[in-house]
Formats: sequence, structure tokens, C-alpha cells
Amino acid sequence: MKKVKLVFQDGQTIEGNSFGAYISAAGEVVFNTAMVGYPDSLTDPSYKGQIMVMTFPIVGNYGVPSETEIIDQIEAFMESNQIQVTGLVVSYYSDEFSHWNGFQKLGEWLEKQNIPGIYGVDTRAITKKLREEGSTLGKIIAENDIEFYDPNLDNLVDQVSLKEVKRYNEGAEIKIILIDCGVKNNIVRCFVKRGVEVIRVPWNYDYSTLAYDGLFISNGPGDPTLCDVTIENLKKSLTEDKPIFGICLGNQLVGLAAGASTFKLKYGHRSHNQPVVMAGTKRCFITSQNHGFALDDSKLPDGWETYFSNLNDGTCEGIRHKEKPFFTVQFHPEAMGGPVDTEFLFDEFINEIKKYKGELV
Ligand SMILES: NC(=O)CC[C@H](N)C(=O)O
Repeated sequence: MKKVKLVFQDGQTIEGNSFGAYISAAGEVVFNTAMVGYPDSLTDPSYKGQIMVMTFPIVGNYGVPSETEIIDQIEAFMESNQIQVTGLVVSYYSDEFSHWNGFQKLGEWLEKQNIPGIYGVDTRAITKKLREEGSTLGKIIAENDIEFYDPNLDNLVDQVSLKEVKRYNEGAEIKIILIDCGVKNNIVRCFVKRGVEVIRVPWNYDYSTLAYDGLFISNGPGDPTLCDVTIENLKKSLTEDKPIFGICLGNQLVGLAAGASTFKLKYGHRSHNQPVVMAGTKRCFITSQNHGFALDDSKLPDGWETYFSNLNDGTCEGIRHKEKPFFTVQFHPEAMGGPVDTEFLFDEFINEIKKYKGELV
């Protein structure tokens, strides 16, 4: 059994056992309190550049599905075509697995994709540190020491966004543009199964000349203010009337285009049980989340209002336009993993498109 070290920016060093690739890797250390869904989280492009600490004490016990099975041009069991995290930190790693869809060991999968893991460390103590001091840079060190790396200084969206336009359900009556800033597959699935044509475009693509009925902006990694081209394109779209829906980074980008600002949360929201309340109601939902930045809704631009708020820390979980059919959420209505309570938002967006097209009153 090989030893590796988890080293924090403040010098704190924790020794553990290696699994996955035996290499060194550096990034931002964040914690995730979800109890299940590691294949989904590890392939979520929003985690690009991050070393994920899982608080759930046993990881790996249900294995990993096949990454090569494709349904409707989409990886069937993954949220993208590769592991996106930089490293994985767990307490107990189970090399044995049992699950109807288990195809490979978590450690084997990490190794195949050259991602290091460390286990046998106190993930709850690490989580307390991150909660008290905030998310911090860190590195997993195998043989060779490497520099710390701050992913939030890089345009990670450009690294994970697709490079060419891709269409799903081509020819369907309702057409949406999906700006891919690192979209999770389940967002694409949620649209595809509702029968709309999805025109998936790169983050910096000028979609203004394409024929479409609604605009969707995806989740994605890193600091939203670095997505300058998307924000400029969105500014133009906000002057029009076509329905707009955004998720997570999409929420932040629409907010920035409208004139609001974003800030970095102390340690972010990464779990499957984040409670949110819909503004003006007592309707609460338990949501899946994965973000480190948030929109500042204490001073939203004219014409906009808070749509959802987080019941743990009061931060903004979505905004909506007071007159136009524009709304965005910070949480993940597509779940994967996590609760599906807010999946109705996809139907609301499509209903807004039908109203815009005069098919619904
Ligand atoms: N899941 C996401 O889209 C994350 C958005 C952004 N990168 C953040 O961390 O806040």
C-alpha cells in the first residue's frame, strides 16, 4: 500500500493511503456532504480544478458504472465524458463493490483516468477545517512535490465547454439554444426527454443568427466573472423577449449580464440536501447543489427580483425578471445526484416558450 500526503496551503499535512493514480495533483479543496452519487459528482464539469473531500465515510462500495454506454448521444451513466475533479479524498475506500450497475472499481476508474485519490484520512476533521477557515488550496503529493494551483484564476469553462455545435432531437418544433459552459448530461437529458430540439453551443458562440425559441445557460466551473464572452452575448439576449432559463453558473452569468455582482462563498454549497424557499411563498424544496460563488441579491438591478433563497445561510438561490420570462436558479433541478423536487422548472421554461410562440395562453 503506497502512502500519499494531502497538503494544505497553510502547511498542514495529512498522510493517507493512495488509491487511483499514484501521482501528485493540486487544486482547490472543497467538501461534499452527499451520501451517494460519486460517479455523477466526479464527472460533473463544475468540479474542474477541485480536490473533492467526501464526508460520507464509505466510498466505492457500489462501484462505478460503464462510461462507454451511450443513449441519445449522451453517456448513459455519467455527467460528462470524463472524471473532472483533480483529486478525491475519502475516509474509508471500499475496493469491493456490489450494485446492479457496478462495472468497475472506483480506484480502477480513477487510475485509468489518471486521477489520484487518498483514503484513510479523517474527512470530518478536514471538513471542519474548511468550514472554519473556508475553502483553500491543497495538493495530493505522491512521489514529487508540486506547486499549489488556484483554478479560480483560469478560464475553466473554456476547457470543459464543447468545441462544436451539437444538436439533439433535430427537427423538433420547439428549439432551445443551450450554452454549454460545462453542462451536466442530465440537463441535456431533461430537455431531450421533453421532446425539444437542443442546439448545444460552445460558451463563446455567437448564437444570435440561429433560429431558436428559448435560451438556456448551463452550470460550469470556476469564477463566473471570467466568462466575459457569454456575459456579453447574454446582455443582448436580455434586451429581447425569448424565454431564458439558467442553472448554477447560468444563474450567475444571467445575473452578471443584468448588472448584478457575484462573490465567493466561504466554503460553498455541495450536497444533496440544501433547503431553499421560493420568494413570496412558503414553498420549500430540498435541492442538489455544487457551487462556490453566489449572486449578491442585496442590490439586484431594476426589473429583477430574488426567486429562491437558501434557508441555511440566506444566500441567493435564483432570480427572475419581473415582466419578462427570464428565470434562473443556483441549485440543480436536474439533480443527478440528489432530489428531483424542482425538475418542474424545466416544464415551466418550456411552457414559457409555448406562451411566447402563442401556443399557450
Ligand atoms: N455548478 C456550477 O455551475 C458552479 C458555478 C460556479 N463555478 C460556482 O462554483 O459557483
